[in-house]
Amino acid sequence: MSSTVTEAHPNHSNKSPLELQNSNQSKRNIAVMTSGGDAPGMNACVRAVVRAAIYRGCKAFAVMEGYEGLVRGGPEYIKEMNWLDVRGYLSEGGTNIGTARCMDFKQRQGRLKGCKHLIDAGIDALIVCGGDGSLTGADLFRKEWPSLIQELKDTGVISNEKYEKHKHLNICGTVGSIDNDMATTDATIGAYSSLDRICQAIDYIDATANSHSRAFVVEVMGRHCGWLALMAGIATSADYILIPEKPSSSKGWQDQMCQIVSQHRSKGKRKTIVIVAEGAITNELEPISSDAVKDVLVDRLGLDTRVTTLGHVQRGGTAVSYDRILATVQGVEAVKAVLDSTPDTPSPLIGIEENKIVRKSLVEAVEITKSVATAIENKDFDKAMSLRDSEFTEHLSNFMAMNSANHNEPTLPANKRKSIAIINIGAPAGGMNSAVYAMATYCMSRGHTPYAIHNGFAGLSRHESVRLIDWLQIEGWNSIGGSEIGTNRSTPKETDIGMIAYYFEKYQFDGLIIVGGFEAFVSLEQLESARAMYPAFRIPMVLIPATISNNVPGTEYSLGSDTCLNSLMQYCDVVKQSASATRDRTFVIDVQGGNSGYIATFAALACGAQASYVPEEGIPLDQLEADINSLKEAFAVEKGLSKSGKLVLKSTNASKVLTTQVIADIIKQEANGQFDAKTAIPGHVQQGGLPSPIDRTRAARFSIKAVQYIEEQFDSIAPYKYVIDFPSDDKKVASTAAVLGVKSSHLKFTSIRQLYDFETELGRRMPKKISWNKTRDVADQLVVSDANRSLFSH
Ligand SMILES: Nc1ncnc2c1ncn2[C@@H]1O[C@H](COP(=O)(O)OP(=O)(O)OP(=O)(O)O)[C@@H](O)[C@H]1O
Ligand SMILES: O=P(O)(O)OC[C@H]1O[C@](O)(CO)[C@@H](O)[C@@H]1O
Ligand SMILES: [Mg+2]
Repeated sequence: MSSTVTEAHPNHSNKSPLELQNSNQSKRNIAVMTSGGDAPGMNACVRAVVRAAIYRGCKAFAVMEGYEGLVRGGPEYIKEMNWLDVRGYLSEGGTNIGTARCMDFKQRQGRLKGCKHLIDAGIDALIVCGGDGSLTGADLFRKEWPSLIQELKDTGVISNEKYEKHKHLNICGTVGSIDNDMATTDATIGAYSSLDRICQAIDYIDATANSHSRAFVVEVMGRHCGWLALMAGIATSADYILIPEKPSSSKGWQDQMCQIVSQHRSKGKRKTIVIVAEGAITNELEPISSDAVKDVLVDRLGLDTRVTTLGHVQRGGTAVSYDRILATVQGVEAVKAVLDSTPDTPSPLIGIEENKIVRKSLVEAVEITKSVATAIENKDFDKAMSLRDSEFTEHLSNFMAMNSANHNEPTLPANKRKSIAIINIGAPAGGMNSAVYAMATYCMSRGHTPYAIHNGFAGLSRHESVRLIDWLQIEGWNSIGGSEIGTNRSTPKETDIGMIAYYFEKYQFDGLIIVGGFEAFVSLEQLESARAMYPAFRIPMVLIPATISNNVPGTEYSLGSDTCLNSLMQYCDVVKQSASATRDRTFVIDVQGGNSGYIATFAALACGAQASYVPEEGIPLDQLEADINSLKEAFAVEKGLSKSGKLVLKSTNASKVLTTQVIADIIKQEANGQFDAKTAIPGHVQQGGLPSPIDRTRAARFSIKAVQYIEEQFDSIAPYKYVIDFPSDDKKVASTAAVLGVKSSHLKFTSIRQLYDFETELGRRMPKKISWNKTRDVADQLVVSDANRSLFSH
């Protein structure tokens, strides 16, 4: 637990939890419901809403079985939930409070019953976690509420008093669906878990396809949306995808697919993967079935072809860390949003833009989502595409560029084509190989020549380790962990910067992409400040942050940290299961991350750890004492109930004195036989095996942006290539060496000079400002000590 529990909510910022409980504003009855197809992470959302509501002095309820529960009503379907009712929810798939596709709710009569049942249960606010359909229903319910409640009053079903009390329905949407088809949010709860299942399945299929030199048609879910198919296509470098947003004529898709697949085969590729979205259609709105795709591959190309329909496997299993965290912070934000709402506030939808949780208008989100469907029905596919978020369009054009690499005529004229090098620096991080793959294929599609510098700057200066990237050689790299071109921590100055400049000159590099962590950051600064001495470095240079520590200045996200979080989370789930089985054990888990507490903080949130200790805060003794007391209280209250195992996460660098072992020993001694404490050290398991789909797809997006940046910036520095007085202080020139980062809700390039000189704590290898400290407060709210918990429970 962090030492302070601060309220992020503006209206509550000065109130203690007890004051919150006593304030009128907080005395609300908040209900949560899951609806539509289940999605991994829905349970995390329910847990967060229930606990955040109780934490703020409200009563929490669950509407069981989606809208069906509203229509049926009564305490069996609208149930009060206590703190412990949602214990263990984080790591469970599906939705424990049930979901349904309820036809009655589509009728006014059904909604009228729902209105009455909510009033009977005294519910003031309803938080719906569901897909586009569920939120359309929620929006309609909100719009109709005045007339529904009026009818209940006029027909004498409810009293005047109840009418006055419930005149306004306070409703909030969080988007839970594997389809990722809701407008105004980048991600829906469950979509990345589903993508994870799909990518795993395709990675398995790859092996058998390659063995038999076969083609596979893989059908993925997504009734009206191609997001899963598109992202899986990028993450697994599929040969072709069919999605509803970009249809062509039935002849058009067949010709295009056959042309691309036969090109790939002629270049030596042994396997073919075609991904078909369940909702794939032609531009005449005719469905395209996976069997039809298979027939084309067999009849026209003579390929030995199999169909795999992934089906409900895609909705199965535990949520990935991203979904657990997204669902948790959105659940907490939804409770804040309903507490903020007045009758005049438009109903909010809690979304995410890049890395930032945002409140959007529910009405608007529903309207835009509906207009996508209408545009498709009207065959206005350009409009449908323009209404999907801009990232969708960007991913699609990236996929098409990477996919057509090496066989279509390059898109740039010969005089604009460049030689671009890529290098991996630092410890391995998930997504490094995907970055090389995307950079190289995108370069090929543009007409650039991609080079890989193997084994970092040490490899270059000692062994001239420059290799042209060959298309066939990088096939399949998306699905491999580590770094295929090799990576190490040596910076240019630590090796031989003069030799490095010599080789840059020899190969006439026009641009450089560095993929790595803090050493990569330092390396970029060294190359930039050596430009005055070495003209070879007077080229655009970009750093793509990639480190599990997520400590690179200029970005809130580094590649590899998602892969790391998933590995650590899986490890913690297993350890927690063991701790829970013995009923009386706490594990202190040692977490990597250098001087950054990012991984420890977010893993604690994803696993429901009782406490996390991070280098930014150290381990104050009073905090340790409070946490041990909290553990004692928890074990005393739970008296060996199931799921009573506890986790404490400790960043290796949180304290030199209080090591992981020492903390476990202290806890054990203080527990005085009441419970046990042991250590667990995941070590380099945290670098992850297979890169996560998030890291694969972000790597592709970042790398393509980096190549585009080199194209754009080249002319800003080219005139100075061989001048004697290099204008080192010219900001425009300096900014041609930059870090590509996620900042708030945008992707941004920031000059290395600015970052290195003003935004970095060099000694600690950390940015001066960290973006995620508020997240620690969220974690604290959801695992408050039992003493506090009994204050808040009802
Ligand atoms: N237009 C509508 N009016 C009223 N209720 C609706 C409407 N659309 C959907 N609902 C309600 O929401 C439920 C779930 O909708 P739907 O089956 O479309 O799933 P979803 O929420 O889009 O989730 P997913 O697509 O991920 O399965 C419906 O069964 C129905 O009860
Ligand atoms: O589980 P059901 O009701 O068959 O629904 C399947 C549908 O649900 C989703 O998984 C989510 O909407 C769709 O992609 C799929 O078409
Ligand atoms: Mg839907």
